[in-house]
Amino acid sequence: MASKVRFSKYQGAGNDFILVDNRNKAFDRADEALVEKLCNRRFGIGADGLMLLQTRENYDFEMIYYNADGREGSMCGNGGRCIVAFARDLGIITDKTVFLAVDGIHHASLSADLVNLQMIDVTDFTRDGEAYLLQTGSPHYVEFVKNLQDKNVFQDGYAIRNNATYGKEGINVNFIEAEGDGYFLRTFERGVEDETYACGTGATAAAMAVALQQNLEGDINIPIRVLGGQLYISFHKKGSHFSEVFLKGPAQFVFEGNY
Ligand SMILES: N[C@H](CCC[C@H](N)C(=O)O)C(=O)O
Repeated sequence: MASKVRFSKYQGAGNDFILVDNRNKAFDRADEALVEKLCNRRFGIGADGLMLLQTRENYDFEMIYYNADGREGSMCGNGGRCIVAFARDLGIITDKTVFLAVDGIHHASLSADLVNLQMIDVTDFTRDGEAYLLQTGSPHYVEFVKNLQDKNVFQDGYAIRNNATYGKEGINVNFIEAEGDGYFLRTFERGVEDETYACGTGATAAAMAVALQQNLEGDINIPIRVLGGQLYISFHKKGSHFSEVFLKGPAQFVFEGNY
């Protein structure tokens, strides 16, 4: 590596990310091997993913997201919330923003360490047996289960993510159970190939699956507890059309350094 990478580490409900201010384009966007090395928890900084913050005309910034395996591709909801906090800490924005990500335009607002991020509209879903399949910027499989606390999410998630239906493209596997006034969710993430402490696009898909399963209509708010904290999902539902979709939760700076 020619020069050092200046980075900041953030986490959103325990979904942790390396953030790089790449407005100077010093970080080579095509260097997947470097991304994988930085995300490695034994040989690198350690993270579920890495994001580059870049300039983009007509937007406050552009979010370039990579999974821990170095692959760029789909949207990350918690990453989106963390990059908004990073942009605020860099002085690019104050309490609201409009930025571009791989799945399109995102609006967000912040107060203290809570970020409320608008997610893409979802107009369709499919089923796989009892499970719901939703595309919330990333593809998600959502299954309602019992006794989630004791479930082997790695083993069961791995089997579904790698089965004949999903193997090549992969899918993120979510298991959800009702709990108190809300729900408890655990997610096996493709690209990390492990259970993570939280998944924002997964929580969004899971909240939509709840609304579909219970035939809810109109303005809906669903609190979802994940291993690393509490997320709140809200949207307007009309049939299978979800609009005004928001993912709210914490996004916090952890540390910064050079690698
Ligand atoms: N952790 C992310 C999801 C990343 C999506 C990624 N695992 C994929 O589908 O490739 C989130 O908060 O939404």
